[in-house]
Amino acid sequence: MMQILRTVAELRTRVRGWKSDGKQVGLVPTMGALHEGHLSLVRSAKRGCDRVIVTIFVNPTQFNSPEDLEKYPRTEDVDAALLAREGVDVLFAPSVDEVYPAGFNTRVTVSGVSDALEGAMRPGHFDGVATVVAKLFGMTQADRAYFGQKDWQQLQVVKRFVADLNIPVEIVGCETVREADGLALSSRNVRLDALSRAQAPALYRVMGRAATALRDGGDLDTTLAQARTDLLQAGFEKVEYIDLRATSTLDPITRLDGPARLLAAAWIGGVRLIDNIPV
Ligand SMILES: Nc1ncnc2c1ncn2[C@@H]1O[C@H](COP(=O)(O)OP(=O)(O)OP(=O)(O)O)[C@@H](O)[C@H]1O
Ligand SMILES: CC(C)(CO)[C@@H](O)C(=O)[O-]
Ligand code: BAL
Repeated sequence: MMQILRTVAELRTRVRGWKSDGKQVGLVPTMGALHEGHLSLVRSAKRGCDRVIVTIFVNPTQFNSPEDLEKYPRTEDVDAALLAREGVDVLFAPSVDEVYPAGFNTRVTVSGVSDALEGAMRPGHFDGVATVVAKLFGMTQADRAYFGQKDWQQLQVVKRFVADLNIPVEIVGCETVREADGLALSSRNVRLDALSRAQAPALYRVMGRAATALRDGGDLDTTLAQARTDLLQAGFEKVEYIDLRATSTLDPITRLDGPARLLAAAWIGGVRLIDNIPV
């Protein structure tokens, strides 16, 4: 039976029991509004660990737009039913006050890998993510934590501070789950109207085309400029970035001479979508 816990004290008691029995604990951090992408992380955690904790916490400190925070979908009852069916042991869904009690005054800032792309477009976002994820590691004492590659930069930020702070948790990055037409599953997809939903798969398609062109020796600037044009023609209103970066550090690269990642963020129908693929 899955337990729903709201306080750190309850969670600690539960985890202490597991640890004294030598159980390996897996953590899947989420903001809820669960879809098959999240459930794929849960299934990986179930395969890799004896006990699985899923957290649902819409973390206010990582939202740089109050409107985005307010509109973020919240579907806890449905989420809880899905997680129970997957055999999750604990759903931890704390309040904002439980996570950030009076007097809370610490921030985890990861330099370098946080600076560009999402970090540049959403100031403060990765401080919020790194701080809350570090707290979730402390709260759950997880042995392994599962993150989606859809949020590639977030995955690299988490790996960086875990290494830098010697946090004893293994970070597992899981493949991006996509709709049949290529659109990466995301909680924000529910905000797409019918036309935008039909046009949105162009993001993945255009990125795939750009990756092929780069692999074939195409000029970087020309290829990225073409991809921007293609996205605007496909119905996107705005391309915030489409860029080729070093896989782990996300440092800029000027020519393709090893593994790299193509990452993009673009707006369609008033919804901001992100995606990334290996090159
Ligand atoms: N399509 C997907 N495939 C694999 N993992 C995913 C996918 N979408 C989200 N995740 C992962 O699920 C975890 C929780 O993400 P989150 O709750 O923010 O969902 P989301 O769908 O990314 O929502 P949004 O992008 O709208 O904030 C993150 O590690 C994220 O990378
Ligand atoms: C990792 C996370 C749960 C931290 O709030 C969030 O950034 C997310 O859902 O990807
Ligand atoms: N999925 C990353 C969390 C966010 O967009 O705030």
